[in-house]
Amino acid sequence: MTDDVPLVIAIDGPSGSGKSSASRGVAERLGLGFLDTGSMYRAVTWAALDRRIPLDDVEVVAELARTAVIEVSTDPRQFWITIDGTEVTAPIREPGISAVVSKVATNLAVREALIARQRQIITETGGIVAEGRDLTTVVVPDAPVRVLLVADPDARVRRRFSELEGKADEAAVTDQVVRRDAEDSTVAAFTEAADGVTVIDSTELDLSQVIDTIVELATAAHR
Ligand SMILES: Nc1ncnc2c1ncn2[C@@H]1O[C@H](COP(=O)(O)OP(=O)(O)O)[C@@H](O)[C@H]1O
Ligand SMILES: Nc1ccn([C@H]2C[C@H](O)[C@@H](COP(=O)(O)OP(=O)(O)O)O2)c(=O)n1
Repeated sequence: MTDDVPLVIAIDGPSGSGKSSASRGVAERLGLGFLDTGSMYRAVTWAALDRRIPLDDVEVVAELARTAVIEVSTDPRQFWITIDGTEVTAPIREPGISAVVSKVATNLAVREALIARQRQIITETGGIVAEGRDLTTVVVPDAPVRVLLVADPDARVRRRFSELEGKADEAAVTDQVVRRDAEDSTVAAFTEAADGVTVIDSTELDLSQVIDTIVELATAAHR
Protein backbone atom coordinates (compact mmCIF):
# COMPACT_ATOMS: atom_id res chain seq x y z
CA MET A 1 0.00 0.00 0.00
CA THR A 2 1.26 3.49 -0.77
CA ASP A 3 1.31 5.86 2.19
CA ASP A 4 1.20 9.20 0.37
CA VAL A 5 -2.55 9.38 -0.36
CA PRO A 6 -4.77 8.09 2.46
CA LEU A 7 -6.99 5.27 1.24
CA VAL A 8 -10.75 5.90 1.54
CA ILE A 9 -13.06 2.92 1.08
CA ALA A 10 -16.77 3.77 0.76
CA ILE A 11 -19.38 1.07 1.41
CA ASP A 12 -23.14 1.44 1.02
CA GLY A 13 -26.01 -1.00 1.21
CA PRO A 14 -29.37 -1.81 2.78
CA SER A 15 -29.94 -2.79 6.39
CA GLY A 16 -28.41 -6.16 7.33
CA SER A 17 -26.30 -6.51 4.18
CA GLY A 18 -23.24 -6.71 6.42
CA LYS A 19 -21.77 -3.20 5.95
CA SER A 20 -20.67 -2.59 9.53
CA SER A 21 -19.16 -6.05 10.08
CA ALA A 22 -17.40 -6.09 6.72
CA SER A 23 -16.14 -2.50 7.09
CA ARG A 24 -14.72 -3.19 10.53
CA GLY A 25 -13.01 -6.34 9.25
CA VAL A 26 -11.50 -4.56 6.24
CA ALA A 27 -10.33 -1.65 8.42
CA GLU A 28 -8.63 -4.01 10.87
CA ARG A 29 -7.01 -6.00 8.09
CA LEU A 30 -5.63 -2.89 6.33
CA GLY A 31 -4.89 -0.81 9.44
CA LEU A 32 -7.47 1.84 8.51
CA GLY A 33 -10.03 3.80 10.52
CA PHE A 34 -13.73 2.94 10.44
CA LEU A 35 -16.77 5.23 10.31
CA ASP A 36 -20.34 3.99 10.90
CA THR A 37 -22.36 6.94 9.54
CA GLY A 38 -25.69 5.31 10.50
CA SER A 39 -24.71 5.66 14.15
CA MET A 40 -24.76 9.45 13.71
CA TYR A 41 -28.37 9.44 12.41
CA ARG A 42 -29.21 7.17 15.33
CA ALA A 43 -27.53 9.53 17.83
CA VAL A 44 -29.49 12.55 16.58
CA THR A 45 -32.69 10.47 16.84
CA TRP A 46 -31.81 9.48 20.41
CA ALA A 47 -31.10 13.11 21.38
CA ALA A 48 -34.35 14.39 19.80
CA LEU A 49 -36.40 11.79 21.71
CA ASP A 50 -34.47 12.54 24.91
CA ARG A 51 -35.34 16.26 24.54
CA ARG A 52 -38.94 15.46 23.64
CA ILE A 53 -38.57 17.07 20.22
CA PRO A 54 -41.24 15.70 17.83
CA LEU A 55 -39.40 14.01 14.96
CA ASP A 56 -41.86 15.60 12.52
CA ASP A 57 -40.65 19.03 13.58
CA VAL A 58 -38.19 19.17 10.71
CA GLU A 59 -36.67 22.55 11.57
CA VAL A 60 -36.05 21.86 15.25
CA VAL A 61 -34.54 18.43 14.54
CA ALA A 62 -32.32 20.01 11.86
CA GLU A 63 -31.15 22.66 14.33
CA LEU A 64 -30.29 19.87 16.77
CA ALA A 65 -28.23 18.11 14.09
CA ARG A 66 -26.43 21.37 13.23
CA THR A 67 -25.57 22.30 16.82
CA ALA A 68 -25.05 18.99 18.65
CA VAL A 69 -21.44 17.95 19.19
CA ILE A 70 -21.08 14.39 17.88
CA GLU A 71 -17.90 12.49 18.64
CA VAL A 72 -17.61 9.01 17.21
CA SER A 73 -14.93 6.33 17.42
CA THR A 74 -12.96 5.58 14.27
CA ASP A 75 -11.25 2.58 15.87
CA PRO A 76 -12.61 -0.60 14.24
CA ARG A 77 -11.83 -2.58 17.44
CA GLN A 78 -13.75 -0.34 19.82
CA PHE A 79 -16.92 1.47 18.87
CA TRP A 80 -18.43 4.34 20.88
CA ILE A 81 -20.40 7.49 20.11
CA THR A 82 -21.31 10.56 22.17
CA ILE A 83 -23.72 13.42 21.53
CA ASP A 84 -23.28 16.62 23.55
CA GLY A 85 -21.09 14.65 25.94
CA THR A 86 -23.53 11.78 26.61
CA GLU A 87 -22.40 8.33 25.55
CA VAL A 88 -25.17 6.69 23.52
CA THR A 89 -23.29 3.65 22.16
CA ALA A 90 -25.80 1.09 23.46
CA PRO A 91 -29.12 3.00 23.48
CA ILE A 92 -28.91 3.92 19.78
CA ARG A 93 -29.21 0.19 18.90
CA GLU A 94 -32.51 -0.28 20.76
CA PRO A 95 -35.47 -1.31 18.54
CA GLY A 96 -37.27 1.92 19.57
CA ILE A 97 -34.58 3.94 17.78
CA SER A 98 -34.44 1.59 14.76
CA ALA A 99 -38.20 1.97 14.36
CA VAL A 100 -38.10 5.77 13.97
CA VAL A 101 -34.60 6.67 12.75
CA SER A 102 -35.77 6.99 9.13
CA LYS A 103 -37.79 10.06 10.10
CA VAL A 104 -34.54 11.76 10.99
CA ALA A 105 -32.54 10.27 8.11
CA THR A 106 -35.09 11.57 5.56
CA ASN A 107 -34.81 15.13 6.95
CA LEU A 108 -32.65 16.75 4.25
CA ALA A 109 -31.33 19.50 6.51
CA VAL A 110 -30.20 16.85 9.01
CA ARG A 111 -28.41 15.04 6.17
CA GLU A 112 -26.61 18.22 5.15
CA ALA A 113 -25.32 18.76 8.69
CA LEU A 114 -24.26 15.15 9.25
CA ILE A 115 -22.63 14.81 5.83
CA ALA A 116 -20.45 17.85 6.60
CA ARG A 117 -19.41 16.27 9.94
CA GLN A 118 -18.74 12.91 8.21
CA ARG A 119 -16.46 14.54 5.61
CA GLN A 120 -14.58 16.28 8.42
CA ILE A 121 -14.05 12.98 10.30
CA ILE A 122 -12.96 11.19 7.10
CA THR A 123 -10.41 13.92 6.29
CA GLU A 124 -9.06 14.02 9.86
CA THR A 125 -8.71 10.24 10.08
CA GLY A 126 -6.79 9.76 6.84
CA GLY A 127 -7.15 6.16 5.69
CA ILE A 128 -10.65 4.95 6.52
CA VAL A 129 -13.48 2.60 5.65
CA ALA A 130 -16.74 4.57 5.83
CA GLU A 131 -20.13 2.89 5.54
CA GLY A 132 -23.77 3.91 5.24
CA ARG A 133 -26.28 4.65 2.49
CA ASP A 134 -24.77 7.55 0.53
CA LEU A 135 -21.00 7.29 0.93
CA THR A 136 -20.38 6.12 -2.65
CA THR A 137 -22.72 8.69 -4.19
CA VAL A 138 -22.68 11.82 -1.99
CA VAL A 139 -20.27 11.83 0.96
CA VAL A 140 -17.09 10.63 -0.79
CA PRO A 141 -17.99 9.89 -4.44
CA ASP A 142 -14.30 10.28 -5.39
CA ALA A 143 -13.16 7.45 -3.09
CA PRO A 144 -10.88 5.08 -5.04
CA VAL A 145 -12.75 2.04 -3.70
CA ARG A 146 -16.55 2.11 -3.70
CA VAL A 147 -18.70 -0.90 -2.91
CA LEU A 148 -22.44 -1.56 -2.83
CA LEU A 149 -22.99 -4.51 -0.50
CA VAL A 150 -26.32 -6.23 -1.06
CA ALA A 151 -28.08 -9.41 0.14
CA ASP A 152 -31.55 -10.88 -0.38
CA PRO A 153 -34.18 -9.41 1.99
CA ASP A 154 -34.80 -12.84 3.59
CA ALA A 155 -31.14 -13.22 4.50
CA ARG A 156 -30.98 -9.68 5.86
CA VAL A 157 -34.07 -10.14 8.05
CA ARG A 158 -32.69 -13.49 9.34
CA ARG A 159 -29.35 -11.89 10.24
CA ARG A 160 -30.96 -8.98 12.10
CA PHE A 161 -33.39 -11.29 13.88
CA SER A 162 -30.64 -13.50 15.26
CA GLU A 163 -28.54 -10.47 16.18
CA LEU A 164 -31.39 -9.05 18.31
CA GLU A 165 -31.65 -12.32 20.30
CA GLY A 166 -35.37 -12.10 21.03
CA LYS A 167 -35.47 -8.33 21.72
CA ALA A 168 -37.93 -7.92 18.82
CA ASP A 169 -40.29 -10.36 17.09
CA GLU A 170 -39.87 -11.34 13.46
CA ALA A 171 -42.62 -9.03 12.19
CA ALA A 172 -41.01 -6.05 13.90
CA VAL A 173 -37.60 -6.95 12.49
CA THR A 174 -39.03 -7.36 8.99
CA ASP A 175 -40.66 -3.94 9.35
CA GLN A 176 -37.40 -2.39 10.54
CA VAL A 177 -35.45 -3.85 7.63
CA VAL A 178 -37.90 -3.68 4.71
CA ARG A 179 -39.97 -0.57 5.50
CA ARG A 180 -36.93 1.35 6.69
CA ASP A 181 -35.03 0.57 3.47
CA ALA A 182 -38.03 1.75 1.44
CA GLU A 183 -38.15 5.04 3.39
CA ASP A 184 -34.38 5.56 3.42
CA SER A 185 -34.09 4.89 -0.30
CA THR A 186 -36.20 7.98 -1.00
CA VAL A 187 -33.22 10.15 0.02
CA ALA A 188 -30.18 7.97 -0.72
CA ALA A 189 -29.45 5.84 -3.79
CA PHE A 190 -28.33 2.54 -2.28
CA THR A 191 -30.57 0.14 -4.19
CA GLU A 192 -28.58 0.38 -7.43
CA ALA A 193 -24.88 0.85 -7.92
CA ALA A 194 -23.74 4.20 -9.31
CA ASP A 195 -21.18 4.19 -12.16
CA GLY A 196 -17.88 2.76 -11.03
CA VAL A 197 -19.30 1.16 -7.87
CA THR A 198 -18.62 -2.58 -7.40
CA VAL A 199 -21.60 -4.67 -6.29
CA ILE A 200 -20.93 -7.50 -3.84
CA ASP A 201 -23.84 -9.83 -3.08
CA SER A 202 -23.26 -11.34 0.37
CA THR A 203 -26.32 -13.64 0.37
CA GLU A 204 -24.20 -16.73 -0.23
CA LEU A 205 -20.91 -15.43 1.18
CA ASP A 206 -19.69 -15.59 4.74
CA LEU A 207 -18.22 -12.52 6.37
CA SER A 208 -14.58 -13.48 5.73
CA GLN A 209 -15.30 -13.94 2.01
CA VAL A 210 -16.84 -10.46 1.85
CA ILE A 211 -13.84 -8.98 3.66
CA ASP A 212 -11.40 -10.80 1.33
CA THR A 213 -13.21 -9.46 -1.75
CA ILE A 214 -13.07 -5.84 -0.53
CA VAL A 215 -9.42 -6.16 0.54
CA GLU A 216 -8.57 -7.44 -2.97
CA LEU A 217 -10.34 -4.46 -4.57
CA ALA A 218 -8.52 -2.07 -2.25
CA THR A 219 -5.14 -3.66 -2.90
CA ALA A 220 -5.65 -3.40 -6.66
CA ALA A 221 -6.81 0.22 -6.43
CA HIS A 222 -4.08 1.42 -4.09
CA ARG A 223 -1.02 -0.14 -5.72
N1 LIG B 1 -21.80 -12.34 5.00
C1 LIG B 1 -22.50 -12.56 6.11
N2 LIG B 1 -23.07 -13.74 6.34
C2 LIG B 1 -23.80 -13.97 7.43
N3 LIG B 1 -24.04 -13.06 8.41
C3 LIG B 1 -23.50 -11.86 8.25
C4 LIG B 1 -22.72 -11.53 7.09
N4 LIG B 1 -22.32 -10.24 7.21
C5 LIG B 1 -22.86 -9.80 8.37
N5 LIG B 1 -23.54 -10.76 9.00
C6 LIG B 1 -24.29 -10.64 10.27
O1 LIG B 1 -25.49 -9.96 9.95
C7 LIG B 1 -25.84 -9.02 10.97
C8 LIG B 1 -25.97 -7.64 10.35
O2 LIG B 1 -24.69 -7.21 9.91
P1 LIG B 1 -24.26 -5.68 9.93
O3 LIG B 1 -22.81 -5.65 9.61
O4 LIG B 1 -24.70 -5.02 11.20
O5 LIG B 1 -25.12 -5.12 8.69
P2 LIG B 1 -25.43 -3.64 8.26
O6 LIG B 1 -24.34 -2.76 8.85
O7 LIG B 1 -25.38 -3.67 6.77
O8 LIG B 1 -26.79 -3.32 8.75
C9 LIG B 1 -24.75 -9.13 12.02
O9 LIG B 1 -25.22 -9.96 13.06
C10 LIG B 1 -23.59 -9.78 11.29
O10 LIG B 1 -22.79 -10.55 12.15
N1 LIG C 1 -25.16 7.39 5.36
C1 LIG C 1 -26.32 7.02 5.93
C2 LIG C 1 -26.30 6.08 6.99
C3 LIG C 1 -27.51 5.71 7.56
N2 LIG C 1 -28.64 6.26 7.11
C4 LIG C 1 -29.92 5.93 7.75
C5 LIG C 1 -30.47 4.59 7.35
C6 LIG C 1 -31.01 3.98 8.62
O1 LIG C 1 -32.41 4.16 8.68
C7 LIG C 1 -30.38 4.78 9.75
C8 LIG C 1 -29.44 3.97 10.62
O2 LIG C 1 -28.45 3.40 9.80
P1 LIG C 1 -27.72 2.05 10.20
O3 LIG C 1 -26.62 1.83 9.21
O4 LIG C 1 -27.35 2.07 11.63
O5 LIG C 1 -28.88 1.00 9.98
P2 LIG C 1 -28.75 -0.57 9.96
O6 LIG C 1 -28.02 -0.92 11.20
O7 LIG C 1 -27.99 -0.93 8.73
O8 LIG C 1 -30.13 -1.06 9.91
O9 LIG C 1 -29.73 5.89 9.17
C9 LIG C 1 -28.65 7.15 6.07
O10 LIG C 1 -29.73 7.60 5.65
N3 LIG C 1 -27.48 7.53 5.50
